[in-house]
Amino acid sequence: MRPVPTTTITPTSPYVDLTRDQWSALRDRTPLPLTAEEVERLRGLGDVVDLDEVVDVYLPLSRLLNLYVGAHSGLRGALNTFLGEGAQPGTPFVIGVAGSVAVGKSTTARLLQALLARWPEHPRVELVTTDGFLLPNAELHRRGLMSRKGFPESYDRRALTRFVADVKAGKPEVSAPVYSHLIYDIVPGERLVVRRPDILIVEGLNVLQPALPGKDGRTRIGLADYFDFSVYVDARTEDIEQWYLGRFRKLRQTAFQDPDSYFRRYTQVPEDEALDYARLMWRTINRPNLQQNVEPTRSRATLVLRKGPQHKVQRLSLRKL
Ligand SMILES: Nc1ncnc2c1ncn2[C@@H]1O[C@H](COP(=O)(O)OP(=O)(O)O)[C@@H](O)[C@H]1O
Ligand SMILES: CC(C)(COP(=O)(O)O)[C@@H](O)C(=O)NCCC(=O)O
Repeated sequence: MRPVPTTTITPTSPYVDLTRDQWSALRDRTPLPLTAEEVERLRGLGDVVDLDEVVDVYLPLSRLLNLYVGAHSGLRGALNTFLGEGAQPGTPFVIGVAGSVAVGKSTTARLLQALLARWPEHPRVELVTTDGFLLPNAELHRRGLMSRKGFPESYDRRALTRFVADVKAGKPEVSAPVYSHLIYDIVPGERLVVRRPDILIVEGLNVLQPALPGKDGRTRIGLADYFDFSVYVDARTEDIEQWYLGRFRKLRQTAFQDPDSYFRRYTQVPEDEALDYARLMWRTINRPNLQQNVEPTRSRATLVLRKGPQHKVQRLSLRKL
């Protein structure tokens, strides 16, 4: 086993800051290394993630989360003892994944889902994205919010919080609406059903937003109050813009070609023109949302993953308990 480089613990900071090398050295202490078969399965997820990145960053993270889930069941045992209730089933462990549009939240969440499900203590891992709780386009139009998609007010926040509260409370079956990037709208009648998972991952731009005060001015319980752990995926705004444009370029050659795609018209114009439109979307919707609403929630996360160019995680900040 390699010696683990010492971590930087600043007594006055609420975080332990680790460089990539310090973090990746922890992988040697991670049981359950990936088998060749599992590497193939991860590739099958369709995300083009460098294998070194999986092994160095996400595998140690799955171990850390496995330890937290174990500690969480221990706490549940303590509560049962206090209440004199005997053994009661635990409730799902809830993880929030936050960050800008195009920073790689979905990729991180899918990787975590696949890696966490390998642990025998918590094989059932469900993933829900908050886009299912966006108001349907017809309602966004009605409220004049069509160019505010992704801003906090474009969601049914009460339904989202209710959904996570119900899962956390251990309800046997809870369902969420489904959003389609193809039609750029909520799919009428479609629901995603969650049945008492061991772990629920909730991924979305605004998952760390504090709750709005109620009409009477009283503080409400917010989504993040149900999280047992949260990850904020962070990067330079200029890098994220490039990833947004890169994804748009790739989608223009693939998914946008579908006759049902909302963005099909951008396959009918020259690439430069299509990218001008993507740049406009970035500068008028996604960047202001990042700066005004998403980035200010970063310090609420348990773990901040800071990426450099090419999506390589370079630094990690882990909240001290
Ligand atoms: N770890 C990674 N390594 C390489 N490419 C990545 C990684 N994470 C995300 N990407 C790419 O960056 C773009 C945005 O990622 P995505 O997960 O769709 O972001 P988000 O869900 O935050 O909008 C996609 O083109 C995706 O393939
Ligand atoms: C659907 C999104 C709001 C992301 O939603 P999330 O799952 O993070 O709640 C975003 O991907 C989006 O479509 N934004 C609107 C501007 C754009 O099309 O880029």
